[in-house]
Amino acid sequence: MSSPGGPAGRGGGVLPPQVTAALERDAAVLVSPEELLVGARRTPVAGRSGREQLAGLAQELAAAPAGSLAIGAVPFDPAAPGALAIATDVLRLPRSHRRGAAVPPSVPGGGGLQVLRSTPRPSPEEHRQAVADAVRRIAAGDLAKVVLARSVDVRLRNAPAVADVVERLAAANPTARVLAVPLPAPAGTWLVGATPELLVRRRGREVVSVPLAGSQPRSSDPAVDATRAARLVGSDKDRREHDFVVEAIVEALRPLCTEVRAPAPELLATPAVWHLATTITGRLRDPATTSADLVAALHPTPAVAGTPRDAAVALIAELEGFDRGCYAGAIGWQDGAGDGEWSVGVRCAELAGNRLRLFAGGGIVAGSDPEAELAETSAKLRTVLDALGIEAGVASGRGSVAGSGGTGRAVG
Ligand SMILES: C=C(O[C@H]1C=CC=C(C(=O)O)[C@@H]1O)C(=O)O
Repeated sequence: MSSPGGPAGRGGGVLPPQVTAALERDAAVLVSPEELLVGARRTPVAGRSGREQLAGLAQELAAAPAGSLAIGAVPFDPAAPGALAIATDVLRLPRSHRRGAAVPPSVPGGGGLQVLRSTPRPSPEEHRQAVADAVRRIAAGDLAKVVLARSVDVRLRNAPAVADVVERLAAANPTARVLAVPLPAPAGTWLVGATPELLVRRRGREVVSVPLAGSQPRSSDPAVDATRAARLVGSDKDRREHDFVVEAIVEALRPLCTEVRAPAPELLATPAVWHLATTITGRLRDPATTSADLVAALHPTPAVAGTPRDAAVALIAELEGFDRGCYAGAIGWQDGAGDGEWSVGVRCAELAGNRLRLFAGGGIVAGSDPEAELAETSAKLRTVLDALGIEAGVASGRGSVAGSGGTGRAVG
C-alpha cells in the first residue's frame, strides 16, 4: 500500500482503490483521456524483441481466456527486448471514475519526493554539443531530422510506491496518457510517465494517430505563455519538424488504410509544454489489420527518431550515449478483436526502488538552436518532476545534493 502520507493513502485520490491495489500486485496501468485500464495476472508474450512480441500478439490473445488483453511496452528500438504481456485479469473503467485530485502535486508544500542526488547524462553542455553536431550533419545532407534526448538519474531519499507516482502523474496531468508498466529487467523496474502523444488507436476499421512535434516551454506568466504559443504557431522551423512526422505517418498508413486525412496542425497544451498536434485519421482496408500491425508499421515515428529513420537511429546511437530502453517506445494495449490504443512513450521515467531515470528529447532540424533545445528538454522533464514535487534544478541540470531536495514532506 502507499505510504501513509501519500495521496492514494488518504483515499481521496484520482485513481480508484482497485487500481492502487492492482499496482501493488505488479499490474500494468494505462490511463487514457477516456478510460482507465488495468492488466493484472500478466504472462510475458513469447518472443525476445518488441518486434517479435508485436508479431505474435494476436495469436496469443486468441488462445487466452476471453476478456484478456495484451498490454505493455515496445522499446524505442523494436529489436530490443520487449515488455509486452497477456493480462488475463482486466479492469476497464470509464474515465469518469477518476476523481478530483486531493492535493495538486505541483503546488509547493503539497509534498514532494526528497532528492539525494541527481546526475544528468549527458551533461547539459554535452547535450548542446550533440545538438550542434546534429545540425552540422543535417547541413551536410546526411539526414533531415533527428530527435536527440538526454536522461537524468535521480537518487531519492525513499522509494516511492508506484501507486503514489501514478496518482501524482494523473492528478498533475489530467488529459495525459498516464502509464505504469512493469519492465522485465532489471526486476522491480517500472516505466512510469504522462505522455500527451497518441501513436495509434484502432477501433474496428477506424484508425487515429495524433503525432506531436514542435514545442515551446510553458510559462507561469500568462502574457509570456501566450507569446510562446503564438511563436510556435508561426515558427517555420517547428512546422518543418512537425511535418516530417505527419508525412511519415501518412505514408505508413496509406498501404493499410483508405481515406487517410491529415488536416492542419493545432496547438496542444500540456502543463509544461506547448505542442503542434495533427489528428490523422484513416479507415482500414483490411479489417484483419490489428493495432499491433499498425504499431509495427509506424514505430518509431520521426517524433522520436527522425527522417530518414535509419540515418536518424544511427545518429542517435552515435550522439546520445545512453540506452533509451522503453523511453520513446510504444506503450499500449490490444484486445482479442484487434482493437487497441498505443501511446508514444515520452514524458517518462524508469523507476526502480529509490532510483528514477528521467528522459526528454527534442526534434532537431535545420535551424535548431542548441540552447533552445536544451531548454525544451528541461521543460519536458518537468512533466514528471513537477508531478512528483521534485525541485526545478534537477531539470535544468544544476543537480541536487542530499538534504536540499523536495518541496516539502516526502511521500516515499
Ligand atoms: C521526444 C520527446 O517529445 C517528442 C514529442 C513531442 C514533441 C517533440 C518535439 O517538439 O521535439 C518530440 O518530437 C520527449 O518529450 O522526450
